[in-house]
Amino acid sequence: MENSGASGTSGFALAAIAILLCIVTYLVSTYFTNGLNRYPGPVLAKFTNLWHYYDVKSNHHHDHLIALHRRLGDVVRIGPNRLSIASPEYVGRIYGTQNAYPKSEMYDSFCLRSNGGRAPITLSQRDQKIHARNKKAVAHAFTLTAIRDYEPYMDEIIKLFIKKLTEKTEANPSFFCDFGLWIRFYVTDTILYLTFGSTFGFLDAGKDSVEFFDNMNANMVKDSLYIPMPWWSMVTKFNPIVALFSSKNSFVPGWCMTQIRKRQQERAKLEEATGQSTHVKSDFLDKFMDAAKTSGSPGIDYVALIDWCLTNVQAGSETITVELISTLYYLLKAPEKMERLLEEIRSAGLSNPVTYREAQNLLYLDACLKEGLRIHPAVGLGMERTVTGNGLKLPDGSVAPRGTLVSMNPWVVTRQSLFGNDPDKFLPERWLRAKGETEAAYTDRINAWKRADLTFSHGNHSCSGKNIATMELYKVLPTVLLNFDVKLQDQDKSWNVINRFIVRQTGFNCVLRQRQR
Ligand code: HEM
Repeated sequence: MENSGASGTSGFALAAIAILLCIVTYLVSTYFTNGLNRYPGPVLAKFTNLWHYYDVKSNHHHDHLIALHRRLGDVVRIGPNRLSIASPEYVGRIYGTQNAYPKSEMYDSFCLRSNGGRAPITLSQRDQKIHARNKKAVAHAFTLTAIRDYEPYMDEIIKLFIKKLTEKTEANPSFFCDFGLWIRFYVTDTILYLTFGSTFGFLDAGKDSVEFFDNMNANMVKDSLYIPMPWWSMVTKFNPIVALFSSKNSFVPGWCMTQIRKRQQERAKLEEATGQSTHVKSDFLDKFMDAAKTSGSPGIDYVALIDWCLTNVQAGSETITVELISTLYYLLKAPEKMERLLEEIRSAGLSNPVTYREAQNLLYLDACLKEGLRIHPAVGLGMERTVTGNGLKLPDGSVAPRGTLVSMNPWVVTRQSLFGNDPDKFLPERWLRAKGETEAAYTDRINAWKRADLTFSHGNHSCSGKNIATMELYKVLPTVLLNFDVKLQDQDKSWNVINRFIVRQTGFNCVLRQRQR
């Protein structure tokens, strides 16, 4: 009996030692992954991706990363196999069009559920060839020429926005509201209208009766937590067993599919009546359908159509909202800059709504919007890529080997000294030609900033909607300011910021009064 007790105890001790050894071996090998132990970073991040996970969960990853880079330098280790890079000259090397690195698995959670597995969308497509093929097929829908087709649609929604706010200010001359929410209604109605020719009627109703935003935000909050540990999404989101018990895809993809089916029927009817394929509207959906039809590529099918439409909605709603709110917020916090902008707008003899052509001539507006985008980029997590080839030579001369995950965070890059003095301050003037600066020096400076700018990403995976977003911001901001005197409800209070991939703001409470024109 005694003997069996002793052997039981020693067996237990041996098992404990074996487990301990495994853990120590795992931690040591993790620490030395790809030789990244030479780079500084938070201690926990050297051993596990849990540091990244909890930092994303904190909602303020962008602030923490800016502070880490300022303390530790251009290269910071943020996970066992992850490096964050701050130097603007690396933008072209990591994201550029020539030999750019492929996307990492961090985007996997943005895939659609399909046949018990996952189907990548443009944003999450890691296969560079498929990505290039699908993006090229619809590139014509996003060109500067194409966006002219969308301006009349945009005007319709801007007019509705102004009409609804006018009604509110007529009922209550000092209309107090969560202006962020109204901006969200306006921007989302716009992108839905441009894409499908129909909306959820957020502006008309003055509320979100279909819980669209709750749905989008809940998904964003959930999906952002998969980013540090993408394998977890295979266990809990794309696992075929889990798929059996949860709805196929969330509400927004379902709505997109209904719109596509409706349009297919409308086009089929028209085709039958006229004997030729006819456009129903000049919106994105018609352009996307043409692309799917004429591409002649077997991979471009119904799933690609859903991808294009859905990406428009997901990538083109919260992003523009965030940038419009941030520019307005910073202007409201700096009354002398707002006054300078108002002066420019008042003296320009603008149409109502302001046309894109008119807006492009407003130099200070241009400077304010560029600064709004710089100081508060919509995307607040590092856009991760996998190093290929012979590795990536880093500023200190060392090489991050093939397989290392490298990322640059737009917030970190745009707060570098490259962007002039006081990069943390909202200074639209930095975008104007300085006193004594030659035209050539000014052009060089702005071109260097453009090369370093990651607000719309860079290279093969850069934002398809940049032209559309730019047109919308340049039109709507002066139109709102022409029609309303906007003030913060409390000049000394700050908004709340939540970074779950997109850096959203809440608590943008304002008082609106009609302007006499
Ligand atoms: C101010 C507004 C916007 C900002 C700041 C913005 C920013 C970005 C960024 C940073 C990316 C790259 C994300 C990543 O790789 O992690 C991206 C991708 C994308 N955006 Fe935008 N976006 C904006 C508006 C729009 C609009 C209005 C549309 C559509 C009409 C759009 C469509 C897309 C698409 C399709 C992609 C995927 C591109 C690819 O992977 O090849 N975006 N955007």
